[in-house]
Order: sequence, then C-alpha cells, then structure tokens
Amino acid sequence: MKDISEKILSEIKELRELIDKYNYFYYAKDESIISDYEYDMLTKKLEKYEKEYPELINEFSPTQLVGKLDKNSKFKKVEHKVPMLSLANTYGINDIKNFNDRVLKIIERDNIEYVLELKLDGLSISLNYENGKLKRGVTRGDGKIGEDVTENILQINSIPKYLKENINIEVRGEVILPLDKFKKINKERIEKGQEVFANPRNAAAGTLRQLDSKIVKERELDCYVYYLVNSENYNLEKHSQSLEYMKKLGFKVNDNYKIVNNIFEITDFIKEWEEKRKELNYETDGLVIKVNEYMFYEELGYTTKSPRWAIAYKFPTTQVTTKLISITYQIGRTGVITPVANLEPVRISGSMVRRATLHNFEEIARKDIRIGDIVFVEKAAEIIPQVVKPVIELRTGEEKEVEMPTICPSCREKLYKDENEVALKCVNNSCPEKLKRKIEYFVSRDAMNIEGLGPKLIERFINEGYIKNICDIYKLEDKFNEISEMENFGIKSIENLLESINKSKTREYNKVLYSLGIPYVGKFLADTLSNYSKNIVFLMQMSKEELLEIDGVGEKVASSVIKFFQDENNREIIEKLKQIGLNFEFLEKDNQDEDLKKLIGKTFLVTGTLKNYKRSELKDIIEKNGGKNVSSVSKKLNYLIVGENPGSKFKKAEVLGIPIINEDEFFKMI
Ligand SMILES: NC(=O)c1ccc[n+]([C@@H]2O[C@H](COP(=O)([O-])OP(=O)(O)OC[C@H]3O[C@@H](n4cnc5c(N)ncnc54)[C@H](O)[C@@H]3O)[C@@H](O)[C@H]2O)c1
Ligand SMILES: [Zn+2]
Repeated sequence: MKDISEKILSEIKELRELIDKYNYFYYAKDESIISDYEYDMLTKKLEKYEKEYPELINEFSPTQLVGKLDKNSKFKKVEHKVPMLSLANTYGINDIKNFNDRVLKIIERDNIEYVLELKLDGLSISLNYENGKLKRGVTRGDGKIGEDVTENILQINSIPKYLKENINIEVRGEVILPLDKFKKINKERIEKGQEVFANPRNAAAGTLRQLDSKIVKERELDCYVYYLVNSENYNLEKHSQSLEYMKKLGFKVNDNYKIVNNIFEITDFIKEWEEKRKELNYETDGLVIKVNEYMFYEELGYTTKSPRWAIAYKFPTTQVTTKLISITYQIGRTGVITPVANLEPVRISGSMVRRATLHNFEEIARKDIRIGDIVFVEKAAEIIPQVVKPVIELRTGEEKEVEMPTICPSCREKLYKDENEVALKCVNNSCPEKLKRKIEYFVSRDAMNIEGLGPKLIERFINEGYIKNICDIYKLEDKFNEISEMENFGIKSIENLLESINKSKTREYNKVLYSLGIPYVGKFLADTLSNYSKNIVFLMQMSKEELLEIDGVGEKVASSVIKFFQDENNREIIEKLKQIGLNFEFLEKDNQDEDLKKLIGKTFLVTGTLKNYKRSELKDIIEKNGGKNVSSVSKKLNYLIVGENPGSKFKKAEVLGIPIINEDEFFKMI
C-alpha cells in the first residue's frame, strides 16, 4: 500500500464533506450554494484522488452516488426497477475524443454511430404506464429509490395521461421550466416580496417537489423524454428509433437531436449549439453524446454512477462563486457612483475576472450583499460581469455590511441623491474623475472620434492641468512645447493627436450633440434630435411639451435634455465649442434627396474586420443611404456584410440562407 500523507487524507475528507453539503442543498432543498462548474471541479478533484488511491474509495463517497434522496420529504418512496443513473460529464473537447477512442477500442471497431441531444437543465423523472395509462411519476432520488410525485406529474400538460397504444412502458425524461414562465414567476415573486428562484432548474425541482399540485399546474412545467427503459421489449435496435417511437406514442421528444458518425460532426454540433441554445425558450447546460446501437451497450457497460455508452459535454460556464473582498466606487461621466466589487480572481468562460458591477446601492441592499460574502458572479455574453447574489448559507459572521459613501472619492465633495432616482451622484462640475470620464466619452469613436487620446493620457493631461474642461482639448495646441517635454511622448504622436483633434471640428452636428453626453441621449436619440432641430439654438429653446412631440422622445429624455441645457456650466461649454468651430447645425448636404437613397427598406449587419473602413464608418454610410443597421442575424436580415474573421454571425447567416456580401459588393449597391 502506498503511503498516503496526512495532508491528502484530510483533503479527501474535506472534499467529501463539502460535496455532501452542496448535494444536500441541491437535492433536498433545490438550492445551489456553489456554481455547477465549481461543484464539478471539486468532484473531479476527488475522483482524481480516488483513482490514485483506490483503497480509499467507499460506497458512501459522493463519487459513487447518484444524487441524493431526501429521506425526510413527505413523498412516498418508490424503488426503481431499473436504476436511474447520472452521466459522466466533461467540459473539454479532448475528453470527448478520449471517450470516442475508449468506446471504439472496447467494441473493436473503427467507427460508430452516435446520437447527439441537447442536455436540458431540469430534473429527471421516470414515467410508468400500464395498458397505455399513466400510473406513476417518480423522481431520480438516489438512483435506486425516488419520490412518488404522480399527483404533480398529472399537472404537466406535455406528459400524456394516455398513450396511443395500450402498452406497459417506462420512459425517462427531464422536467423543465421554460424561460418565459421562469421570468414570469420571478417577477410575481418580487412583487409579492418573496425570494426569487436562482435558476430554472432549481425552480423546476422546487415546483415538482412540493405538495400543492395546484401550484404545479399554475407554474406550467414542461417535459421532454429521452430514454426508453427495456427497449429490447419493443423490437428496437437503436436509441434513435426509441426516440421516434416515443414520439409516436404521444410523448414530447426534443427534435434537436442528430445522428452522427464521427468526432468532427460532434465538434461541429457543439459549436453550432453554443450559440443557438441562446435562442431556445429553455435552458440547456450541454449536450449528451450517446452510442446509437443498443447491441454495444452491454459490452460498454456501466460504472456505479453512469453508463459508459454516453457522456455529457457541458458548455463553458457563465456563473461562478467567489469571495467579495472589497468595494470601490466608480464615478461615471454624469457623476453617477457605481459600486464595483473587487473579487478573489476567478475564471469565467476562459478569462480571469477580478471585478464585477454591483449596479447601485439599492441593489446591494435588496440582495443583502456584504463585504466578505461568497457571491455568485455572472458573465453573460458581452456584458460586464455582475454580482448576482450572496450565498447566505456560507456566512461566517465576519461579513461587513456595505455603507453608502457620503462624499465623492475623487473630489471629496458631498454626494447627492435625487429622491426619484436610485443613483448616487457627484454634482461637482470640476470633479477630476468625472471630467476624465467625460473626456473619454467625448473623444470616443462614435462621438468626436479623436484618436490618440486614451484614458492614461487624459489622466496625465488633467493632472498637469492642461485639461480642465472639454474645450481645453482644442487648446492643447498651445501647450505643444510643454507636452513634447512629457515623458514617453514623441513629437510624431503629438502631431498626430493634434491633427486628429483638428479633424474632429468637421464632425457633423448629430455627432457633436451625442458627444456632449446628455444623460439618456444615445446615438439614436442624438440623430433624432439633431434631425428635428437642425440647429442647437433651436433645440435649446424647445419646451418639454415640444420635445415630447418628437417620435422616440419620452418623459425621461425630455426632462434630461431640458435639465442639461438649463445648466449654466453646460451652456458655457457649448458657447465655447461653437467659437472653436464645432458643428452645431445640420449641414444640408448630408440630407440627400430621399429618392436617391438606394438602400431604403433594407437591413444590414456588418461583421468581421473590414479592408478599408471601420465598422462604424460603414454603418454610417448604410444609414446615409437609407438602409438600417441591425445587431443580430435573423430571418429578417437582408444582407450580411463580412470582413475578415467574421465568427458566429457568419455561420448563422449561412444556415439561414441570408445573402452574404463583402465590402466591394456592398459599394456596388450604392
Ligand atoms: N451547484 C451545486 O450545488 C450542485 C450540487 C449538486 C449537483 N450539481 C450539478 O448537478 C450535476 C450532477 O447532477 P446529475 O447527476 O443530474 O448529472 P448531470 O445533470 O450532469 O447529468 C445527468 C442528467 O442529465 C439530464 N439530462 C438532460 N438531458 C438529457 C438527455 N438528453 N439525455 C440524458 N440525460 C439528460 C438527466 O436528468 C440526467 O440525470 C453536477 O455535475 C452539477 O453540475 C450542482
Ligand atoms: Zn467628485
């Protein structure tokens, strides 16, 4: 026997205790107090130890158990004649290759057919029919014994009460809560002051495992079946045949499955669904890869926990748990203070995350987030990471409540909160941090598009006193000598910067209006307002009622515009910018004759790196010619314009059969 160090023994013990605890919350209380990804990583760590020291494996180790049976639940306990197993899971394509190699080696073949299915994220259920009539629905429990939830199962519309044939049959499937229903329920729970469900899986499990079947009916659960027990009794040779057979009997079977013959088709399917799954009305946490022909099942066999003829591939996670170490306050260009969480670094879908937004202080209070808490952090596609909620169960008592700051961390002036708004604000016009953000916004690509003036340089110019307000950007010329003496700053880059600043004086009125940073006036509204007013003098004189008459302008925007122009400081800056020569009126030449616009009624999406233009420039050209820019590929899209390395939008457009054109082809159109 190998010598096993004390350290490893205690680590194994600790891992088992931890996993047991997470299992208890997950299976008995339908709650997650750690993200699935980290749970899986802990389990894998334990499995690795047990593989190294097999003498330490015992039947109570969580690696040997399928889920957990809540012995104290009020439901009748029922034995499964055929055990309900779990699935081996993996997050890596390499593991799938290994799985495929292992399968081929055992059955001694060069290739094999697989069925690929979506892995629905709900809870599994076993359904028993006698003479075609639904007799019983049982949860998985610990795989051997489950809970009889027949009363609740009867409330799920998609589960047939009678089959199309009078046979005895047992099938297994997943009970899920569709996303629209999930959102609706959570909205109602917030209104009633109840705690919200963390995710659709927990909501589905919590719903099915509660005693009032009336509530189950209201929640509108759904169910897809994916396994036929004892399929040999029905003369079926392949799993795919079982799927079709179950469909014929009246079950709901998920149609997004595919029969494939090699690993390349598997990786294609994974890539395809990594994107496509976001359009579904239910959650999928991965795919399941199953050997299709039943004749291999016996030979491939089973572990104590899962079949060896199947494996689950899990999609990269977007939610993890980590510790909230401290909170810093970020100041926006309008002075809004955003609390930002500093986290113990954690990996989310391939990148390290150290900071996440906490939105505002009302959110912190509502979610009861404290410093030192273990928190769930989520990174959805292209959105800044955000703190979702704390794990109350893991509190030690050392956590500290978050105090709302009273003075601005940058300028030390007193902060201000409007009664009708959630935001806490610094209203000091010469707050350095606020100025920095304002300038960053002013020079950005969609605004004045001044190149070479990045955040670091802006900060240096502010610190040196060269920039005290927006107008000072146009006075940097006078400081040429001083700037050229600054460290790490060459003559050439100063010249380039000054040239870019000068060029910005020709930016159109709508861009200038956008650059002013009026709260709630984004690109689209800046276009609308400039088109309508033609001239800032006119816009500044408009009353709230007049503003509200403009299409697309609501109460919030109108008030914000009025307030912005009432501010002495803003008026002064606009006056100075006018003197500098910025465009504050609409230039008629931009307003081509409507008839000459060739792209009217057509929609475009630009993707990838273009040869001659920036994406934003091409978008402008599209708009000037009457076309419309959209942000995602759908059937309604008329043209996808692609540059190099186009990515997933390209694939999607191809699948949908949307015309794909390059830059040159586009210019031929106009
Ligand atoms: N966050 C936590 O605290 C916590 C605790 C315990 C378990 N978990 C999660 O649950 C997992 C373990 O649960 P599990 O045993 O149910 O495993 P699993 O969810 O990883 O995979 C097996 C299950 O997938 C489901 N499934 C969905 N679609 C399917 C399809 N088309 N074909 C076959 N099965 C399909 C079935 O219910 C099956 O039982 C862990 O890997 C972890 O992600 C999380
Ligand atoms: Zn301030």
